[in-house]
Amino acid sequence: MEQYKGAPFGELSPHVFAVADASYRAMISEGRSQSILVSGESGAGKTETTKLIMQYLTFVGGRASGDNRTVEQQVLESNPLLEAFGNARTVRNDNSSRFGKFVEIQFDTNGRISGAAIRTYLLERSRVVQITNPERNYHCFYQLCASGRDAEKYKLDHPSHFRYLNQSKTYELDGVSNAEEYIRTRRAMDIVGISHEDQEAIFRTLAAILHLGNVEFSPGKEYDSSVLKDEKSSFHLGVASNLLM
Ligand SMILES: Nc1ncnc2c1ncn2[C@@H]1O[C@H](COP(=O)(O)OP(=O)(O)OP(=O)(O)O)[C@@H](O)[C@H]1O
Repeated sequence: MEQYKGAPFGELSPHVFAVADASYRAMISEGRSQSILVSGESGAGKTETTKLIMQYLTFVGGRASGDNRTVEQQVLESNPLLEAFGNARTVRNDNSSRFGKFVEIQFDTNGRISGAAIRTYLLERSRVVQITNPERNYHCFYQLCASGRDAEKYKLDHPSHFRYLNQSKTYELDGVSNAEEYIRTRRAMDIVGISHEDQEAIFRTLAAILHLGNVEFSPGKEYDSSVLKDEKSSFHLGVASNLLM
């Protein structure tokens, strides 16, 4: 990053840092907002490229280490958080973003980061209830199932016991520990300022979704009526209703 800082565009080998640096310089010299559009097919590298751009901008626009770097940390930690809830394994990419995002980083007149905002678009919601082998549901579900005491608290266990996860037999990702990723997601939530109470509410809702997925119905005695299929279904419905209360 140091190498690309202030280097004339085109002088060094092509790199996303050069694009980020050029737009940062243009913002400073012209005093106008700049946009970088990252596009490409699935697996092309948009997510990783965006992270590199954000790293570069927090490098050139961040405060000296030792100062309060909260905003920069929040900008960088927003990535693992969004990925936990919006990324999933697909046939093309183990960490495919299933939503679009607009990241805005604001700078003060000295070129220092003063704030940030992220807007997300069009999450692929159908994935929550339907997946096909070898794809996966959103990472957050597998992370929660591997969370040890938290999983026990929400009456969760291995993903193979939940309909919304066992439609595909892929539960693990190469080189990724679901348990460690859960800790990383919780840390990111702390850093971006989500209270523990809200975090608890979010994970309770995720657990309730998994339990609801295991509720099955069968035809009742009355015309057009239905009843819970078995004990297992009434257990999961009971747990889901408790979690959502
Ligand atoms: N700069 C890079 N260096 C090394 N590997 C990379 C780089 N960019 C992408 N990759 C590899 O390609 C994979 C897919 O990249 P990424 O998730 O960024 O794609 P994407 O375009 O965002 O895909 P999608 O549209 O599915 O979200 C990454 O998991 C990583 O393995």
